[in-house]
Amino acid sequence: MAAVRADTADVVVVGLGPGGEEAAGRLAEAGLDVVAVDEGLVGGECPYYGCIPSKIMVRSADLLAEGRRITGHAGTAMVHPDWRPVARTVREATADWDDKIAVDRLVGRGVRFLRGTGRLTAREEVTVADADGNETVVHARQAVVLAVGSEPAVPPIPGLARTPYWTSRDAIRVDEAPRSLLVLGGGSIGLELGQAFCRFGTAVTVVEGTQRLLPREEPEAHELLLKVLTEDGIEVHTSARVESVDYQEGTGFTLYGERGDRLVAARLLVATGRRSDLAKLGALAIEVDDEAPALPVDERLRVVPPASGRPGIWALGDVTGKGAYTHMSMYQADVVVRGILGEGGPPAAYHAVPRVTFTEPEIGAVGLTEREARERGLVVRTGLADLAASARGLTQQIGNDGFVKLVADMLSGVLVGGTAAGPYGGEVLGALSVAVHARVPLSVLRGQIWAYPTFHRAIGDALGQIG
Ligand SMILES: Cc1cc2nc3c(=O)[nH]c(=O)nc-3n(C[C@H](O)[C@H](O)[C@H](O)COP(=O)(O)OP(=O)(O)OC[C@H]3O[C@@H](n4cnc5c(N)ncnc54)[C@H](O)[C@@H]3O)c2cc1C
Ligand SMILES: NC(=O)c1ccc[n+]([C@@H]2O[C@H](COP(=O)([O-])OP(=O)(O)OC[C@H]3O[C@@H](n4cnc5c(N)ncnc54)[C@H](O)[C@@H]3O)[C@@H](O)[C@H]2O)c1
Repeated sequence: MAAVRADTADVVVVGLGPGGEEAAGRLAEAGLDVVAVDEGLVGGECPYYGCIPSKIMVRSADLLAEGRRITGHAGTAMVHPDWRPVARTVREATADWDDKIAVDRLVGRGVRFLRGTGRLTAREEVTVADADGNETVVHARQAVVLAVGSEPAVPPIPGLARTPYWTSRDAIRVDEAPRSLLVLGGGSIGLELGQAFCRFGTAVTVVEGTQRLLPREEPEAHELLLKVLTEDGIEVHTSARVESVDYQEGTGFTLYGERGDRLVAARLLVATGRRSDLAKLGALAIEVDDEAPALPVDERLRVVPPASGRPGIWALGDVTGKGAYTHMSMYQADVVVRGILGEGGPPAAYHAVPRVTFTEPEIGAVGLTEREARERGLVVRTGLADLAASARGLTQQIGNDGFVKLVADMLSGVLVGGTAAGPYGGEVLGALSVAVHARVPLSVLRGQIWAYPTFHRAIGDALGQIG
């Protein structure tokens, strides 16, 4: 028979992705009694199904692409793709999807770990149900931290739910690259995984609902990716509306478009965004709409501030809706820990959120796009520099497509956004992130010496256009 147990802790952390694990560990190291709960793998999406395995796949695929570039530029090379080493490296990096090391690390920091699903049953109470139906009702004396992350969001397209479609979690675990793959959604997941499989010989078709790939980024990023991905052999459909989906043994998946058009492939990857399940978390217990896309938080990441001896409720990571990135979850964890420990320090600020899509070319961006800056009524000037035409582009010879785009607010005289797209775009982004984060005056940036011949030197060229 299932049992019910009562427990008390200073802090209860629900969800142990990158930020939840970090917050639980630091709070325990600071001397608090911390109970931390996860129903899945400690470490969350990033190490087991997200950043790490997907970037292993991307790196292997990029090696193939580089190998194919040898002929004509440095001799001759025959490249024979083989997915088996990729699957092996992913399995090693995830310890075959086993979190023993992560649990030991957490417990070693002084955290009490409970495996189970946590649900708010009152403001200061989290009820944890394990796989056998046993419940532990944990009363929080000081704080509850909600860090439940997100899961793949699957659109309600007729027929789709009945098919054996993949989400990113399935695609990460494959033992061989599929013969052909339809990718629904031209965002980061769809493009990173789509390009990786393509380079291993999969016939890939990307189907994006809006007019552009990576629709939240600069339109120039779409133009660049469309060119490069098409050259890679990927078929890209934008402004595509899928009316229904069918799956037949043998034929595979068929997507039916609104104009009677059909796309067929052996596999279908649904990469149409992510959602957080606030109903499962019991958000109504803290009077939050459980159909909302994210938990509402203030600048200290509080959903409910502590008041008159009652604990506060904090949130961090994907569930806050501020940007579904591991670095965001870790950044917010720091703000939450300082808040709970009463250490003060700066509140969360989002004017310089960096993000990188690890396609080749990498699309690194920070802060506002040109359109977002204009919508905010800023006095916008932009600069755009082409990488292929630069000295480094010349020496690179091949695989040199890319650009740097800067977005400046001429009233405050600082950069409010920037995109570094191209080889090592995510690394070039570092310089732009510092400039946007620290609000470095344009006059100071213009006086900077940019090393020759680097890709980041294009930042100086783009600055020159802003005037
Ligand atoms: C394919 C892919 C590639 C990605 N690549 C990158 C990248 O390159 N760079 C980057 O910055 N980001 C990347 N991301 C995003 C990144 O993985 C997430 O933003 C990050 O993991 C979010 O961290 P989190 O702390 O919010 O929680 P998550 O990592 O989502 O973890 C949440 C945890 O909470 C647990 N949980 C959920 N509900 C409950 C509950 N009710 N009770 C108990 N436990 C619960 C889950 O089991 C999970 O362990 C990628 C994501 C995917 C899917
Ligand atoms: N490198 C990284 O940092 C990285 C990599 C992968 C994922 N992530 C994180 O994970 C999140 C989720 O990734 P994602 O790619 O699933 O989401 P996304 O929101 O980035 O992209 C989803 C895409 O699917 C499209 N779409 C939605 N519904 C559709 C439909 N019915 N038909 C066709 N297209 C449709 C959207 O217009 C969008 O372009 C990202 O937003 C990002 O925060 C980060």
